[in-house]
Amino acid sequence: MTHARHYPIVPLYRAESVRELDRRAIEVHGIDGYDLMRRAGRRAFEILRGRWPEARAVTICCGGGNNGGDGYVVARLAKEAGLSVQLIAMKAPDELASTAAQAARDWLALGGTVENPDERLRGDVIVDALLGTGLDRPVRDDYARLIDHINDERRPVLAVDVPSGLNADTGMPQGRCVRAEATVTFIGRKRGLHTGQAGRWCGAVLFDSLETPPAIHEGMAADAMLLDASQLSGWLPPRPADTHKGDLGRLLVVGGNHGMAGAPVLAGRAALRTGSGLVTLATRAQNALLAPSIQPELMSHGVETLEAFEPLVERADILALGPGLGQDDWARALFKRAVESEHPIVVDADGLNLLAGEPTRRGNWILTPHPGEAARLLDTGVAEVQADRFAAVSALAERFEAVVVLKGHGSLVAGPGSGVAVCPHGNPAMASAGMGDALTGIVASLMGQGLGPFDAACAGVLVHALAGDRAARERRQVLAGDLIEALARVLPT
Ligand SMILES: NC(=O)C1=CN([C@@H]2O[C@H](COP(=O)(O)OP(=O)(O)OC[C@H]3O[C@@H](n4cnc5c(N)ncnc54)[C@H](O)[C@@H]3O)[C@@H](O)[C@H]2O)[C@@H](O)CC1
Ligand SMILES: [K+]
Repeated sequence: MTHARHYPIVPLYRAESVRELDRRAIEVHGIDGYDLMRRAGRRAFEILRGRWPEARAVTICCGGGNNGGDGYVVARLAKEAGLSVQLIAMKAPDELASTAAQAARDWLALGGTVENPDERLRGDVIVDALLGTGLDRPVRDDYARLIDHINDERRPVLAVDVPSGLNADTGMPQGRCVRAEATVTFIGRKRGLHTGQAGRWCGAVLFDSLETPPAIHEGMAADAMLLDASQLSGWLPPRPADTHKGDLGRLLVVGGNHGMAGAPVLAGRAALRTGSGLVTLATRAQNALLAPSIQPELMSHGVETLEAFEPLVERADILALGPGLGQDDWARALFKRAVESEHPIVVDADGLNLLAGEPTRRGNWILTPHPGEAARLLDTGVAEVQADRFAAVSALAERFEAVVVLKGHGSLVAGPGSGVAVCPHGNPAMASAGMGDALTGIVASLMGQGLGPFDAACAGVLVHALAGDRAARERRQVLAGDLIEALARVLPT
């Protein structure tokens, strides 16, 4: 990956790449395949015991491949530990292939039995070992019936490697998907477990390398990387003692059409709290008094004409374009002038809608669409965007020569030709108005403080999500203002 040089990378892979990691562990480093499977089963069993210590009976659903093999190992360990074990098998043990067949033989040798998928599920906890990284088509009907059955039980489910039916590359179910409370994934982190719908199906995602040597990752191109709070101090180093407010980027927030006065104020406040020294709003004349009355540190100008706008653009170092901008002639004129400037720009909200109407390649800018805006920018539907968010964010980056933040659960960041960064933080309490405005202000502030567009977008998304998580500890619903207050607690001092 380019760009990711200041911090340790947590790589995310496609299923195909993880299969290559498995192969290296086995063929290059001489780890026996069944040994690896036993490690996987043992780890899954340890997690089951740790998470549901009171469970006395477990149901283990085993598919016809090696994911099922992991399930047979869990079954053996559970039986040895004195639990009552029900094992449901999609394929007869004597029809299984090599490694899984071995695991099944060890289960049978212990006196274990195998039941059909139409049996009633009796466990207090269900282990889903039906399908893993080998899923390569929509879930077959017989598997789908069992998956429905598992989900209908509403008992806790531990998914082995991947919730069965989830496409490990995209995070979308292939027809059906097991809804797990926790997923333990092995050897390499799969990128599809971290974005879009994945959270709904995976529950908590735990990772275990199964003690494979780090060398298996050498020279493997990661398909994406996970953002981590430990990266923040690398992006936001301590300030020199002689820092002047003008060194932190003069930010101009452009927006706030009739009826949308608050949006640029939120962006401006978020930018101040993220460390901008000078933030000015260019807004409708009748809204110009609002910002300083809420946040006196903000400057605000009514700009009804381009003549009034021009000097503000000239004095700025960076622009945040779009919060509450609207799409009328006034908005269009400001948008056009801003995009023609030389400054770095963050474009959000109606700025993106205007851009969709007049696609422009520019460079030195960041676009922050939610899936609906992304769909308009790509001339497609929201479902298509969400079906493969990784592909969508990269396509946007190419089309607009931009760094793009695709918002939503597991926000993604990509630049032209770069890998994709995935944000594992954030929460549903953040589904509220103004959140995008806060993100715009944060990201613009970071660009103003000297971060390049990709780093600013990654750091901004991370800071925004961490602040949202912090604010959600005390509330069911997080308002943008709550998140902005929480910024002080997540930013490195
Ligand atoms: N030695 C290894 O490579 C290791 C593999 N491990 C486990 O093995 C899994 C991968 O095993 P496999 O490659 O055998 O693949 P899976 O076990 O994930 O699935 C393959 C099986 O499912 C069938 N299948 C694929 N798509 C289907 C669909 N849509 N509907 C119904 N059936 C479908 C295939 O025909 C095949 O029988 C990993 O996810 C992991 O759980 C772990 O045991 C660690 C070691
Ligand atoms: K599974």
